[in-house]
Amino acid sequence: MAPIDASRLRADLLRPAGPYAALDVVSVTGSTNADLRMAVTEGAEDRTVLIAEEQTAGSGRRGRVWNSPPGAGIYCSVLLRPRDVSFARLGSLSVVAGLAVTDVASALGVDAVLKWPNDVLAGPERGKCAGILSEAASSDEIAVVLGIGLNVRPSPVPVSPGPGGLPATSLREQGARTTDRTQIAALLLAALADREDSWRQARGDLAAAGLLQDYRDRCATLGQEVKAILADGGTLFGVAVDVDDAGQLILDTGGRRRTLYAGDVVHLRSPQQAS
Ligand SMILES: O=C(O)CCCC[C@@H]1SC[C@@H]2NC(=O)N[C@@H]21
Repeated sequence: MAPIDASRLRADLLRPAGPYAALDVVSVTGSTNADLRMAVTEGAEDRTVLIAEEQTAGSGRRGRVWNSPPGAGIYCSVLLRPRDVSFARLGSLSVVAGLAVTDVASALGVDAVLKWPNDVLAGPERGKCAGILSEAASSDEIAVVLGIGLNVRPSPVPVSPGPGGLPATSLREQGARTTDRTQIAALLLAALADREDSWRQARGDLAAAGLLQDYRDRCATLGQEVKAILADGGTLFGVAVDVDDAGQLILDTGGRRRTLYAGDVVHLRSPQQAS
């Protein structure tokens, strides 16, 4: 399979015509997120992109490992330094990235939905086809590394299922129009820049940015009875009733509303199925 073509991506996506300040493709690294977090201390610019052909220590949410074999996916991180957005609003960036990934899936003819906050599921079995890891990169200024792992081809090694037994899938298995990773990376970075620009102009408010309704429309968690695994390891059962303009999930836990800022959800069933 052809490697990701950095010069083609740079020609399309770098300033002055494109949205990004810098873009590199490396053949192998531990984790592109870790590399960009480190780059922040060296003064890396807003909208710096790092893509790897392979990661040897790809990290997922909640300390999980992100399987990153050579050539099977797009392992990509973007450093964002949105000066006018407050710390409190940064959580919604991962929702923005989730939307961008579903934009790409749809452009490739793959029907994808989101599991709150940002797992991208595709196919009749709703397998996980992409995951997003958003990490603060500085304690004293606004800097976030947004990492996206997108499965393009099936992994040559077995992948452990996600929370709730979620199987892995890939764009190829779901009939994507192309598996050319340069083309897919270009679509992904363009969609992300577009969505993130609206988010930034609205200072991180998803509703004001016109992103909240798109998210609600694509979020398969809404209306489901779920088990939520909280950031502290606790669990909560309820019906997912909405997502707010900061990307938080609103759960109805039997008459009482709880707002979840972070965590994992396992879809149990929809209330209609229960009756
Ligand atoms: O669903 C998850 O758990 C999030 C997975 C995020 C994986 C991506 S791959 C590129 C970037 N570098 C990493 O080490 N992780 C993210």
